[in-house]
Amino acid sequence: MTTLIKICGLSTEAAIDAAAREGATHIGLVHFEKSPRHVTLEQAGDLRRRTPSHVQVVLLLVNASPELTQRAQRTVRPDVIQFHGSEKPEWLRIVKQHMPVEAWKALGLRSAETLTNARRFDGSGDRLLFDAPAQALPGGNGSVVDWSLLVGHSHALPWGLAGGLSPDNVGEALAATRAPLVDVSSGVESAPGVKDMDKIARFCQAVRDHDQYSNPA
Ligand SMILES: O=C(O)c1ccccc1N[C@@H]1O[C@H](COP(=O)(O)O)[C@@H](O)[C@H]1O
Repeated sequence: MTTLIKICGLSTEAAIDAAAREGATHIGLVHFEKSPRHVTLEQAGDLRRRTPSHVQVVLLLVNASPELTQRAQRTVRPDVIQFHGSEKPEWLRIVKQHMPVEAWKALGLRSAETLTNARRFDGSGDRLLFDAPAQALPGGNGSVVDWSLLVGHSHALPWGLAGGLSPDNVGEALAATRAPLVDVSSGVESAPGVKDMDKIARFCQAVRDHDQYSNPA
C-alpha cells in the first residue's frame, strides 16, 4: 500500500497523461459551472476514456439534482463521485444503491466539531475528504486546512486530505496527519484551471518521498 494521490480539476488530455505518468492513483474531473476547472459531461466522458485503467476517475459534483447526477454517471462512468456541496448521508446512500460508484463526501474542516459531525456519514460514504471551509467556491480555493485538527484523530471511514496542498507543503502535511490519500488542484496549477505538468511531477515525487508506507520511520 502507498499513499493515494488524487490530482483534481483536469481538463486536457495532456494533464491526464501527466498525472497518470507521474503516479496519480486518482484523477478528478469537475462538473460545476462556476469553477474555472469545469468540464462538460461530454468532455468528462472523453477524458475518462483517455485515462488508463489503473487510474481511478473521480467526478466532482456540487449539490447536483438527481437527474443531473444520473446523467453524469451514465455519460462519464466514473469510479467515484465526489460530493462537494451540502449533500446529506441519505443522498449518498441512494446514489450507491442505484449506481456502481463509490461515494466520497468532502467536508470543510472548521473545528473538532466537524470531525464529530462527520460520523453521520458512517455507513453511507466510502471516503471523507477534509478540505478547507468553503469560500467563494465550495472548494478549489487553495486554502490550507488546519492540519492540527487531524493529528491523532481516529477515523471511522477511509479519508483523504485536501485543501491548499502543493509540492512544497505536502510532505509536512503527510508527516503531521498520516493521511492515506492527498488531493490537490490549485497547488499544481500555473493559473486557475491551468495545470502545470512540472508541479504535478513535483507533487507526486514529494508524496513518494514522504510515503509513510514505503518509508516507515
Ligand atoms: O476545483 C474546483 O474548482 C472545485 C470547485 C468546486 C468544489 C470543489 C473544487 N475543488 C476541490 O477542492 C479541493 C481542494 O482544492 P485545492 O487543492 O485547495 O485547490 C479538492 O478536492 C478539489 O478537487
